[in-house]
Amino acid sequence: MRILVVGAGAVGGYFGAKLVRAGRDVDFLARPARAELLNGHGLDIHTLDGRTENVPVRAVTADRLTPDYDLVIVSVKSYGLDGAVDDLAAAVGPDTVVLPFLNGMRHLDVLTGRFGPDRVYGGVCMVMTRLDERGGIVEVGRISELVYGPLSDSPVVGPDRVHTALEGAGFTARSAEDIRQEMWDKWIFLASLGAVTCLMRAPIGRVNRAPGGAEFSAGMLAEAVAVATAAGHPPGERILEFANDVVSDTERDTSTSMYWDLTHDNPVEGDHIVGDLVARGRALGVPTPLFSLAHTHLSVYSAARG
Ligand SMILES: NC(=O)C1=CN([C@@H]2O[C@H](COP(=O)(O)OP(=O)(O)OC[C@H]3O[C@@H](n4cnc5c(N)ncnc54)[C@H](OP(=O)(O)O)[C@@H]3O)[C@@H](O)[C@H]2O)C=CC1
Ligand SMILES: CC(C)(CO)C(=O)C(=O)O
Repeated sequence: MRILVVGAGAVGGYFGAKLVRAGRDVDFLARPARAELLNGHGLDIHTLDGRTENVPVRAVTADRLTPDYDLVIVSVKSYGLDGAVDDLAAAVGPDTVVLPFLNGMRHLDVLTGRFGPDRVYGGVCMVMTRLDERGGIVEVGRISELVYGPLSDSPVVGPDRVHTALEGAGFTARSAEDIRQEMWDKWIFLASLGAVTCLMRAPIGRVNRAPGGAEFSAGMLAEAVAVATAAGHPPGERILEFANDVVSDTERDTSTSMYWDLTHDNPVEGDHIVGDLVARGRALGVPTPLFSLAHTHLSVYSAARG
């Protein structure tokens, strides 16, 4: 199976490098500066236990793409999605599966609108990685899991083939029965954790130790659960328990990639991860005052960056 990874950043670089090391046939779609670095130097992966692994990789630019990839993994930030979709379109043939691992949900509409529902899978990515200033990937947490599944009943390629392409590559790879539900499940905890930590500019433990912090975090999660439930995707008990544990934690310095970006003066995915939840809540008649506040905060930050 020929695999194209679109976006050799913290997520795409990390999982793409693992696939390369497992002997899969992988190209990375990169913009010219990144492509030059990747082809010349490879990808440096700095592991949690302090090792650096250099993985030789093959990068291509958009003008070199041909429509003969079996699987296109999309791992750009939401604000880069439209440009990435235009760039990757030349790689998509009649039997190509497009599999995104962005947080949130709205990117599914963009991708199915462009490539059709039978070609697009849904995906959930659980990992904690960051891009460093030299383009290396830094692992900052132990989890590494990809979950995926078709969005339509008649996908151009069945889930078994996609699973074969991704399994056994040094991370947990799981084919989901109902990928939309799994995406919502991740979204509610990720959006809550992201909104709380970004609004308070502190990791979750510090927020929850402050007066009123735990009530604030619980209120945020309750809003996300209410929107998911009204949208027809109520979280199951196991997910609720997990989300509660993460969002009510008082000990750990847990945060999200969006908090990392906010505190490192990078662009943030405020509209995609937080604003979209507010918009869906509004459309469904579910009030989300805490999420609205977080969205306004992220929007002010984004406007100030220009
Ligand atoms: N990091 C994490 O721990 C996690 C992130 N996520 C989600 O995964 C998604 C990706 O995040 P992350 O990997 O952190 O983001 P990064 O910013 O680290 O990586 C995105 C990469 O996409 C590249 N890119 C953007 N546009 C294009 C294009 N048109 N063609 C080729 N490459 C392009 C950028 O390259 P360039 O250098 O050219 O800008 C960059 O290398 C987000 O939705 C995020 O929320 C989910 C779970 C965990
Ligand atoms: C919460 C986490 C780390 C889970 O993968 C995540 O998705 C993010 O930080 O963006």
